[in-house]
Amino acid sequence: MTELKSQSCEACKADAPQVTGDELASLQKEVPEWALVEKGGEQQIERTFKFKNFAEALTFTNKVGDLAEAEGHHPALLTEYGKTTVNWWTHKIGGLHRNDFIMAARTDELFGE
Ligand SMILES: C[C@H](O)[C@H](O)[C@H]1CNC2=NC(N)=NC(=O)C2=N1
Repeated sequence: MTELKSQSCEACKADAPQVTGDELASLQKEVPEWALVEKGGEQQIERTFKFKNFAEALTFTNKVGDLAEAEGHHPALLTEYGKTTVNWWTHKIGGLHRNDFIMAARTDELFGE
């Protein structure tokens, strides 16, 4: 099994199943820093990255934005002084898809992990 961070998003259809059960647990283990949250009734994964100041947080935010544009899969991004919070989920299916875990792993790599 190749590592999540070396994978790219697959095309996701509106009728694609959400990740649940054993698959969800297994994917979560590959991105242990990410919390499983629910917003607006939809499951997401969330991580807050810490920085020295706002400028560094904004630079990271833009790197994640570039990654999202390259993959055609987009997060919610909250940029504040000294931190950026990233939420991944798949709007089309109203929950979590394997793509979101790939993007979380790719986000960790941008942070230098
Ligand atoms: C048309 C466009 O490719 C789609 O709307 C993409 C855009 N980015 C996306 N990002 C996320 N997170 N979920 C989606 O379902 C999604 N769909």
